[in-house]
Amino acid sequence: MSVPADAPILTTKAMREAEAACAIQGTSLSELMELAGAAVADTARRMAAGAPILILCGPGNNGGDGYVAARLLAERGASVRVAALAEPVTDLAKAARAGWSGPIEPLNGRLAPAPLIVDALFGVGSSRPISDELAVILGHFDDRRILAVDVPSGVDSDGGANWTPPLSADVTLALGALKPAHVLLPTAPACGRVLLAPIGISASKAIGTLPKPGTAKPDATAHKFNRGMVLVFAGPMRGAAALSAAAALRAGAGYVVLEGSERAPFSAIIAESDERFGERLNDPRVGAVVIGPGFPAGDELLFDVEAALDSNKALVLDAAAIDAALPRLSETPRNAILTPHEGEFARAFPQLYGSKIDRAKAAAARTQAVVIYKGADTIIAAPDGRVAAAWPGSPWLATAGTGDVLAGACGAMLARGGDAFDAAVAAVGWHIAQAARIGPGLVADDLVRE
Ligand SMILES: NC(=O)C1=CN([C@@H]2O[C@H](COP(=O)(O)OP(=O)(O)OC[C@H]3O[C@@H](n4cnc5c(N)ncnc54)[C@H](OP(=O)(O)O)[C@@H]3O)[C@@H](O)[C@H]2O)[C@H](O)CC1
Ligand SMILES: [K+]
Repeated sequence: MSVPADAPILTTKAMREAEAACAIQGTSLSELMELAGAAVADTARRMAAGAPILILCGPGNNGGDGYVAARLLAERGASVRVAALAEPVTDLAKAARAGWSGPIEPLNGRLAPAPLIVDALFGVGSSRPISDELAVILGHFDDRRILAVDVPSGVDSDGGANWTPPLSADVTLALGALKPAHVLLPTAPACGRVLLAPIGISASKAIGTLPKPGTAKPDATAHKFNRGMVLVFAGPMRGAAALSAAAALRAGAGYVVLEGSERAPFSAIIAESDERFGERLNDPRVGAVVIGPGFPAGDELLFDVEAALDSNKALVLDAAAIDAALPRLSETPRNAILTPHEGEFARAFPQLYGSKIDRAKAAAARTQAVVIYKGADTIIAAPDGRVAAAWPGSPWLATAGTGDVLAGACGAMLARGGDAFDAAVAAVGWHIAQAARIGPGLVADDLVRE
């Protein structure tokens, strides 16, 4: 499973607007369909490697892309058959259907499969889950190689409804832009390897996939304080904050202080057990404060979160610190990153609806902070509407302590100065890259060890 890096993600509404803008600029919808069909044909040819191809066409424009691809494949001498669920209903699909001169088989339980199945039944126009009857028919093909056109049929491309598609794709060819369903659970795994066919659509990258993680080398004039000083505040569970502190150092902070703990995980980290938190918050060199890891909810946490908020430092708020800060967060815009996992998010933002992207955006707007809504399909959202989707993260990160590591990495990226969204994106990218490097058997400590 993979998605292209730094690729735009558009909802159905945004996609329709981008298509309309294309038309105004002189590219007609039928030209777009021709480009889409050509991209499908190219990908199918590569996947089939000479073996026969069966294209399943639906009644809308997704089916239209299928008919165009069939025509182009036949013109290039490929062995291709077409089966249709219903007659085309759009003008574009009717025209594409008319361009296919071969036979059209009915899509029923007697349809013979082929080594490669192209799923062009429904795209962004899916309006309901696939019927049980059609799901049974499609189930006969699930041992074949599957190429899904735009999205696997039967997903809600905006990612709001949890419909599961009957056919999981090996490859999904996203047309014009990726869609939320490609990067959100439960549908993302069914998309397999997602490829993007730009087809000349100019798509905004306000919502996009993670960029390739860079190796930001310190510049030649770097010294430990201008690389970023991070203050990690340790609660009663010292191990969690120790992981955050170690991660901050590994992720590139120049100087890390672990406050409220007697033992530092590395000798390079200053551990101060004598409750100098208030004093440290006044240190102008501190670029970011991490609070929450290893801290159960309670008066002590509330007191420390208040002090951190009063300091106006850039903040990383994790776990119970999110709830503690919530009432004051939107008061003054600040550089802050919140790192809730599913349960913490639901507790902090119970009244939000829509896809995970919609909910993360709404939480960021409400708190005026960057929200890293963690999970296998992590979403990073900024108050100004920017969103980065981190699918596929690493399954090895689903283990205790990795959230503490991420909070520390956020601290390191934030302490350098600059934009909290960019810092959060860099931290999530770093976290996933570390996990990929380690792989099987990962424990959180490995992420901060060499
Ligand atoms: N992105 C682009 O620039 C381009 C995209 N193209 C392709 O067009 C599709 C979107 O096409 P659209 O016609 O809007 O919709 P679909 O083809 O996805 O599906 C709509 C029809 O399917 C019926 N439908 C929907 N869900 C079901 C279902 N579960 N069971 C049965 N039938 C279903 C729907 O019927 P309604 O009753 O809901 O009206 C419609 O008949 C996009 O994904 C791209 O593949 C073009 O190539 C142009 C460029
Ligand atoms: K499809």
